[in-house]
Amino acid sequence: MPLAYAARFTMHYDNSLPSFAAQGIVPTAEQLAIQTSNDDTVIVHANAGAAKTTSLALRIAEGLARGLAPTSILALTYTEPACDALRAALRKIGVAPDVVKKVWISSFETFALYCLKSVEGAALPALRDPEALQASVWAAVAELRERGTPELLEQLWLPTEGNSEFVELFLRQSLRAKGMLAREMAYWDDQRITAEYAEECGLDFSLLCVLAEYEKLRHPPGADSPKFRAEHDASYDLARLVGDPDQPTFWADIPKWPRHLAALMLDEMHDLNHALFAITRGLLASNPKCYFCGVGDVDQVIHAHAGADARYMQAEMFEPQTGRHVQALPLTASYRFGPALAASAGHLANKAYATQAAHATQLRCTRYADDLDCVQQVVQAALQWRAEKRKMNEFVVLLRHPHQSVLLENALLEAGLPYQTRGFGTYLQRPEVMLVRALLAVATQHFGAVQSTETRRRMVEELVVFCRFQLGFFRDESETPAERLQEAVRPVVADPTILATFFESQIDRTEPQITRRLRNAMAIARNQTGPTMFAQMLDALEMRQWAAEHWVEKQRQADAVAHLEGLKQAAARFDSVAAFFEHLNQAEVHFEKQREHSKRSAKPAELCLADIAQVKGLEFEHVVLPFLAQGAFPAAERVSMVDERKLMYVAVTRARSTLSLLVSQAQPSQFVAEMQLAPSA
Ligand SMILES: Nc1ncnc2c1ncn2[C@@H]1O[C@H](COP(=O)(O)OP(=O)(O)OP(=O)(O)O)[C@@H](O)[C@H]1O
Repeated sequence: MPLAYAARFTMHYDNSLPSFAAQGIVPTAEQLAIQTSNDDTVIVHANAGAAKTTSLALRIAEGLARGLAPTSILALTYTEPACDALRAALRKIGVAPDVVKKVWISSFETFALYCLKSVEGAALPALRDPEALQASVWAAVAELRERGTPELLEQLWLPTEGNSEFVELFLRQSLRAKGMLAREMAYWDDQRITAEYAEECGLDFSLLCVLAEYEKLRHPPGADSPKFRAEHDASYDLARLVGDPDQPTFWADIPKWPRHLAALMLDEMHDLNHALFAITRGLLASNPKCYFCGVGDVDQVIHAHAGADARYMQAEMFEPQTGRHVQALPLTASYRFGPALAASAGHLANKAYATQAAHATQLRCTRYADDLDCVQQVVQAALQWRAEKRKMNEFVVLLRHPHQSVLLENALLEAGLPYQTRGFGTYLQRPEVMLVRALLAVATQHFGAVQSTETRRRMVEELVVFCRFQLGFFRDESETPAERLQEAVRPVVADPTILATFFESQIDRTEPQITRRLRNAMAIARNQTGPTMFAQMLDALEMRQWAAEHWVEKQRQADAVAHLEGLKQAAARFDSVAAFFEHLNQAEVHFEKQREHSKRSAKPAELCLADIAQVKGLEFEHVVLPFLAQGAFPAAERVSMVDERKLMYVAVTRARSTLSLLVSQAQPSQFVAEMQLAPSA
């Protein structure tokens, strides 16, 4: 009997009693209904912390108990942390760890890469940063200018090359257009892309036309595979292969496309955009007998900028697209947190919110005078948590912007509190900080004090890239820029004593304004002492200007300036370049040791600084939300208030026993007022 038939048979027997008995929890009636439902298509609508992941895990465990092979169950999520959360939920309810390993749990993007690799034969270059993509954006603009008809060009606004704001806008919009499959939907419907069509999709017509050229450059018509992929491009490329309604048996061309699924499970279903929905629909079409269960919470849509749309969870959308009848089931009460937080989360999301948690959740709200006061309060809370002998890995500080970690990291290092980061690296290793450390190494002539060769390599690389050093060819003119960079950096990393000579050999050959900045900064670093030395050195480097020239995104430019401001504050305690340089090196050694240690242990033992989007689906005993200021959270620049509020909702609903909100005295975040905290908080 083929597996799919076996699956249908085993999933569809009398469900009066569950075959799987959960350990550690007593499933509620709502959970049991999901676990044992006989409907082949179930969509669960839930609140945050209302046990979506756990219920999906129960459903998977029930399938396993009824005889499904773990490898015939595919569970897809939006992020890697959500995959970890699902594995943890399966283990928590008593599924054996070796069985959990066999269940196919993957993010959409990883799944798409796996399928595409089987078509393309090799992995493609992954370009992550806007800086790496901007040359292709400008090439697309040039192409459009060259090939567009006068009538078309008259309707478009196309900027002059070098306008980084345009690149930022383009990349932002193309993420959304690709998530919506906006161009493909038009082609598949035999429609032309017109200004009216763009307006219908809520997209800018000029940017959509540039996108058409950009995609032709990325994946030339007739070529077997694209030249490169940016973030989310794998899902997009797979969706293009499987989404065309005129290609009903597309899977024949994708060797690794799953053909024998017994069950398809989607966690965080609210994150579906059209591209991910097309993949889901393709999986159901090619596995018509497989069971489907998706769980989501419409208030956790935080990826609307990538085209995520909670409508894909609605039966009205799902049924006609898949030809399946949807059984909608609810999960209403939270088990993660008690009534106080449930009420506040409900106010924020504007919906009723029940709780059945056996424990209470304490809400603390304190004011801070300035950023330093704020980080001191976080450190005090962490020290208190440690004094109470609570598990440090259950203490998480959630940040809206990565640059907010700078002051915190300084304060944690000073207090001797080990930490790990999630969603961003330590600020000590961010590119602009690496550049400044490289300059300090030149000034002190003590590059050898940096122990890690990897750090040395990155420091020299940032020096070359930021200062636009002109590298010659080493072997012949066929060398790519990346190969020349590698060749130039290698000897300096191997012999740290030659860094100063390397620097001097390059400094006069670069652009005059960079030579000037570098010479001025070096003069200060070599000749001055005292607590303001480093601040003066940064002023001489004109870092604000440098950031604007170097980064595409406004937010990234602001982050770079903020990272260096943080460094300035740290430097004020030292009166020589040598002492500060040494401090940074020691801090990094410390951080790396902690990281190695947590890699070796099964569970990290230190507190965590995390980006909010990276903890969606996870939970912690104590969640601290610092920097709650208007302009910081909600952020001031280019954000939708609806998305910001959803992000805040995700952040506060991670807490089990304590939620600490640190609110700016001068400019309190409006979200805190919206939560309508009880006076006791
Ligand atoms: N029946 C139950 N009894 C007690 N606790 C439960 C029960 N079901 C789930 N829980 C616990 O409730 C917490 C929240 O569950 P879960 O992580 O599944 O929620 P979720 O809806 O997926 O959360 P998120 O909003 O992060 O997506 C977990 O600690 C889980 O173990």
